[in-house]
Amino acid sequence: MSDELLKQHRHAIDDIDAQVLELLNQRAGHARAIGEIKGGGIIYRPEREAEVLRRVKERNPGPLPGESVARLFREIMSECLALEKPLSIAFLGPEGTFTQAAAVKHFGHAAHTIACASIDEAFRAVESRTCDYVVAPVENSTEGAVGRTLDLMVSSPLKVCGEVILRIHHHLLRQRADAPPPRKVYSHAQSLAQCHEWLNRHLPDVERVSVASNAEAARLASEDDTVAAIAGEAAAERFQLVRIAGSIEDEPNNTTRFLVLGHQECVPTGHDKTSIVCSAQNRPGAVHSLLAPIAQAGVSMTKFESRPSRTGLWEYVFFIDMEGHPDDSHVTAALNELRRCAAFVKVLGAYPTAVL
Ligand SMILES: C=C(O[C@@H]1C=C(C(=O)O)C=C[C@H]1O)C(=O)O
Repeated sequence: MSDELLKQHRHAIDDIDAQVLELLNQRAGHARAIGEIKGGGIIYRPEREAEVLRRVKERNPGPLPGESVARLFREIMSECLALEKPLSIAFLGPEGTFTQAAAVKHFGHAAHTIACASIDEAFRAVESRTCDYVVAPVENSTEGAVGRTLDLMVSSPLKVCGEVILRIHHHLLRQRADAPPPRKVYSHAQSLAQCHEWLNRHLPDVERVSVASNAEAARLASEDDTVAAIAGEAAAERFQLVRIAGSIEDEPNNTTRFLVLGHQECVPTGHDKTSIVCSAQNRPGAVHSLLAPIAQAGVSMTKFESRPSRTGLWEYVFFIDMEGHPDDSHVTAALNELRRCAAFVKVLGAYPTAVL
């Protein structure tokens, strides 16, 4: 009896799969037609993709969780877009870094991710149009701002067109499960710091060695069964390592935020953020004069970060993220007032808030 029932369900699944397949290809046909209408212009439309993902989550009747259907649609759109033209995404390499994982999370697996030797090189690859977009880390919940990305954005002509929020999980990885106790643990200095308490408890006498990236640590561990690496899932997969202990980070909500930059400006979606950099005139109350226009216009600020301006001693620039798009009247009002009060204002970009 249960065999009969199983058969019925499998038949039903086969029928549904045939329909899903047909519909997916119909969808892809429309995406390809849209590509022809775009006529070689800008293909990727972050605001449209955010709208599709948001709608899928809102309309999802279950039992699949909203996050899961959004992830599936992320991949469907990635493949549809690749029929128009595959995108190339520059990231801070080597292969297997969290930045690559962020790029794949945002663009899906059909995009080509291109490893660069530095964040500077990744920006240059897009500025010179060798790559279409760059994904760069901008802040980590435990380590704070990524200064190099902030500095590059001040002078780069690129515009922010998206954000990616990635939960960072670190794992203890070995070449094989039955390897002898490790003599050394390799990882990036930040990751060693983020797993400091776990290491004190579980591997107190093992030497900790910082290397250029977690992916490099994973590569070293893949070549030597006397050492371990701390790295994420992508690096583990890339170097076929065994996870000895999972999610060993001391801070359970360890999250990194990345920005996506390219040559285009996004139209508003109703769920947007605007990133700006500005500097205050050098007088008392100057910082207040930057914040007051934002508060007075009723705009919510989601980030305020200061950096030395690198042009004069003890002069600072301020990175501000606010909710809304410059086309929204309250954001227009805040920006106009800010331009009146500040010594310098640059809109780094307006983009849909991360959906995934
Ligand atoms: C199909 C389009 O091109 C791309 C693919 C999309 C999709 O598959 O839904 C959405 C936006 C674009 O990045 C479009 O612009 O609508």
